[in-house]
Amino acid sequence: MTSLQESKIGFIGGGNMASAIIGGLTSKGVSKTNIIVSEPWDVNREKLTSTGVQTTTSNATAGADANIVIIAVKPQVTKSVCEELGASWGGRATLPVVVSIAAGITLDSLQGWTKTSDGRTPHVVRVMPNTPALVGEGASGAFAGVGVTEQDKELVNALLESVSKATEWVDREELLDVVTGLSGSGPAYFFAMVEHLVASATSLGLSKEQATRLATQTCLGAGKMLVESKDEPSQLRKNVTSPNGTTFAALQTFEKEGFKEIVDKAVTAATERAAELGKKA
Ligand SMILES: NC(=O)C1=CN([C@@H]2O[C@H](COP(=O)(O)OP(=O)(O)OC[C@H]3O[C@@H](n4cnc5c(N)ncnc54)[C@H](OP(=O)(O)O)[C@@H]3O)[C@@H](O)[C@H]2O)C=CC1
Ligand SMILES: O=C(O)[C@@H]1CCC=N1
Repeated sequence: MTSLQESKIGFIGGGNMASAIIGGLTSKGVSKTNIIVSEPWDVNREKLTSTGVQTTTSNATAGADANIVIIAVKPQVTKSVCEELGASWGGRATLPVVVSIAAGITLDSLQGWTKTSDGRTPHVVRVMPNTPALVGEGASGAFAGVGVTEQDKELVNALLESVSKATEWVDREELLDVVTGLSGSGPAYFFAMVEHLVASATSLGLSKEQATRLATQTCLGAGKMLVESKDEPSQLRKNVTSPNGTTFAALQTFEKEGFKEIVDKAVTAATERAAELGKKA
């Protein structure tokens, strides 16, 4: 079996998420010469070229010799790039493992679109990563399609483990939409929270710079405690909450204003949107 270090990795689309994964992979020692990215937009392509990976405007070229091909374009563009790749793989002896990170796009669609001109279907894995992959702190969900072997899964696991601290394989495809609503979109929820915290503290008199340093470190510190502590999040919350103290005042306000319901509605909206993107493609 080809190991991750020996693999040629082709990225189709070199935007935010591809750049985050590439940054994570190269910082873990994956050779830049083994990574090729196809990206039509000059600005993104030149940014990637300057990091030392190979770039091209041709999806067929990025997918030609790769053992792993990562589809990292918008859901709406996925069909056309998959069909282009499938057509280019007719006659290729061994097909690559295809990893799609496109939100919502189903395995059924991906397998149909990547069918080669000589009637073969590559092994396809759906993955939902997140942008903290860039700093080696990603969280990813994965679901394997028909025919995916243990060796394919090992290769995908090695890829994900080089950029993710949590990799969760789900046993029903629709659960990937929930993963999307939780950890795929999740970094943005925490960024929004920090934006709001900074705005509040600034309006109460702190400078924006001080508020930003305090809020971001609080986010990191709480995250580290969540990962490292044996306690449940609810216990960690209770440890901060002195009886009738300041935290209690804040949490009571959250509760009164429907914080739990807002979070539930937001995660449900993201999950439903993921499913909708799959149906529209
Ligand atoms: N951003 C995130 O946090 C996450 C995103 N995802 C998924 O990753 C995928 C990419 O998202 P994201 O990186 O945010 O999006 P971006 O728009 O940043 O990246 C997509 C890139 O693909 C390029 N592209 C467009 N058409 C083609 C084509 N025909 N062939 C090759 N490349 C093309 C785009 O170029 P141009 O700009 O010129 O159109 C763009 O640079 C999506 O499917 C999304 O659902 C999954 C998890 C998290
Ligand atoms: O917003 C989106 O649709 C993508 C999928 C998960 C994160 N970003």
